[in-house]
Amino acid sequence: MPFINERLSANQTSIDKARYEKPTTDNTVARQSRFHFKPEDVMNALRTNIIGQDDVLSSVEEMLYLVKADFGIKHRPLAVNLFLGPTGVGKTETVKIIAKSILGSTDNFCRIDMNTLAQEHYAASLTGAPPGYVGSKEGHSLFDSDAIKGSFSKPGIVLFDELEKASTEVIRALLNVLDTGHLVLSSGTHEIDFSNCLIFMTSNIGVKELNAHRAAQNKGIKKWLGGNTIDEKSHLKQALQKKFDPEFLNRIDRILSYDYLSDEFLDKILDVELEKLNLRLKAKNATLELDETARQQLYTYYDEEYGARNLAQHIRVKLEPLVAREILKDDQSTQFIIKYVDDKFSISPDINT
Ligand SMILES: Nc1ncnc2c1ncn2[C@@H]1O[C@H](COP(=O)(O)OP(=O)(O)OP(=O)(O)O)[C@@H](O)[C@H]1O
Repeated sequence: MPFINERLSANQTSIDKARYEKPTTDNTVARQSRFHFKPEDVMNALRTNIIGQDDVLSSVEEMLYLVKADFGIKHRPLAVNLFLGPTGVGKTETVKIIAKSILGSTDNFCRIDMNTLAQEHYAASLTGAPPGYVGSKEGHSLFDSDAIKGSFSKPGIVLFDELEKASTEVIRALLNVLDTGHLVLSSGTHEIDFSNCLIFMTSNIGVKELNAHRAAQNKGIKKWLGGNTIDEKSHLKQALQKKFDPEFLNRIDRILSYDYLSDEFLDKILDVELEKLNLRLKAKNATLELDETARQQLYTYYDEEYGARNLAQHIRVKLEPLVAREILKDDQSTQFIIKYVDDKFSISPDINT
């Protein structure tokens, strides 16, 4: 059917047209979404892999349904989200899982590190180096316009990391993106379209003070921020309001605070990490289990200040080398178990399976 084909191969202009074409009285047609992803599937993947962040995930779910329904304001990005909170609690992982569920790969999005963008020559490309001057073209290498633009049936995804590191000029340029859905690089020759894009931003703003507060609490020091308790989420929002103008913050649809991952979630997080490793081992026809001694030992490495990241790192550094040696041995074992005995991890074929 030429009509459908035309639409599928459409560029941004026709994306706009399709979003705002003449109303039809046929509800089945009018309410059919151009987006192919299913919010339920994305949420399944998120709820399986992101542990201990239920409130955040509920807001992400609302966003996904809104985007799927596709009646947003023309020329604005499809959604603008800011994720706040400590390191290693799932902010970036959430974006990766959304990218995997909607676009097929955890890498299918444009990631911009605000720290890098703060370097003068990159910032210049955004904020005003005149054409021909050093810096006027650098931004091209940072922005992946195809990943940002998406396609007729799939949104683009962009992640601005470490928002607090962005300069005032970069924030001004970003504000314009949130308003108009477009970014014209200062070379004047290159325009990036964000109007079909899910924008995510992350920030650790205010977290340093929270960590200090928690450390003080653990040591029984009660004099911090005037008392023993602190509403962590309000503290993060206050830190954000101190740093950024309301003009910028008011253009963000959702500001979501991630919680510290407390001990109660360790078991589930370990299962998620093990599942990821087993998925990679599948290609080698091998599976791995941990017995209770190994699990308990891994928990001792956990430090709330660094979130789940150090658990994942210990698996990589301490357990994966053991598995590597086993699968390189010339034997036919496919199932392995790791234990922690006499102050060290050891691996053996799992004879119980
Ligand atoms: N809530 C969680 N549930 C399950 N795994 C998690 C969770 N949070 C983090 N992880 C694990 O820790 C790793 C690091 O997390 P992530 O990259 O999301 O950190 P982050 O919150 O973005 O931190 P930063 O602010 O330092 O960028 C993830 O790849 C994942 O393996």
